Amino acid sequence: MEATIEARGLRKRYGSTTAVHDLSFTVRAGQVTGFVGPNGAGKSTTMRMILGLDSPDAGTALVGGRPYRALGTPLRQVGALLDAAAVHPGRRARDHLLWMAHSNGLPVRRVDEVIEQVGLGSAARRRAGGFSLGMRQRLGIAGALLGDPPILLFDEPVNGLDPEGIRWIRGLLRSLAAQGRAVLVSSHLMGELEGTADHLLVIGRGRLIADTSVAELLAVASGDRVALRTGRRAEAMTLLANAGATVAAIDAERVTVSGLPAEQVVAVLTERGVAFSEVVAHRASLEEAYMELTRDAGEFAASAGREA
Ligand SMILES: Nc1ncnc2c1ncn2[C@@H]1O[C@H](COP(=O)(O)OP(=O)(O)OP(=O)(O)O)[C@@H](O)[C@H]1O
Repeated sequence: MEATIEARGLRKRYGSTTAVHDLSFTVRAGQVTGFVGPNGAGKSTTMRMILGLDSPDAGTALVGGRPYRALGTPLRQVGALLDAAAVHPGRRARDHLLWMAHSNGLPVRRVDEVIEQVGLGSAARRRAGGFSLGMRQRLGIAGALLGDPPILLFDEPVNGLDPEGIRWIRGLLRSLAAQGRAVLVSSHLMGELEGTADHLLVIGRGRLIADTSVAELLAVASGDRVALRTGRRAEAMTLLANAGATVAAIDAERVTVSGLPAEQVVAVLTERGVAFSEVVAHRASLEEAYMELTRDAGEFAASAGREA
């Protein structure tokens, strides 16, 4: 089975609210794809439609080329963490996973393997009702991994977790993608996906705003901007402006240079013997890139403001 998720023209309305509007994208194998947008943007609705839990009003969602509901033993094909609180509080963690495994014809061995994988070994026989949020997330992830599926969906998996839990989930997502799986992970905070996502689907008010690789997005947002520190500021500014750069003084010693790569800034100054103590190429953070990306999307910005 090809490890992809494909959405084509997905649309969903709840009464007068359009939750998802004509959404098309492909989630590929071997990558972590971030699904980003403010609260209420339509991420969970989209994931529910992919998982056959909600029916689209129009369009199709395919996992491995087939609708979810057509999969015989879905846990072997698609694993998902949607709502970590969904486990019955009276059920013991291991029993919950045993029941899931049984319903999909999976061996008991897998239950013990995933319990160890998510670090719940010592809590396996405790009731889920007494679990912390982090433990419930781990239990939900154990369920997603149970069938060793090539396709995985995680809805806001780091929500409410402590730094150690966040680090663990990031490492897990990276390793699942490195094993060749297709991994779709949602977040309402772009920064949460820094260093984790390879590709981004940005959504606002149910519409797709961007479908881009993280590398491309960062390259565009970073631009040719260089921070320069020199004791001969005025001279440096004149030289760089003459070389075609746009220059702006920050203070007595610091200048921002745009439109000229760092190597050329260094070459121009060196050639004329102007000493400098610092030349740093600006690298945008994912959060900055996100702001830039959504600045022009008026509707998105309005939605982000309203929902924040
Ligand atoms: N079952 C439902 N009934 C009515 N409206 C719904 C339902 N589910 C979602 N909505 C609405 O659809 C829109 C999209 O919601 P959705 O939960 O998909 O967004 P989201 O991006 O996942 O947000 P969050 O980050 O808050 O989880 C919102 O306006 C929401 O209120």
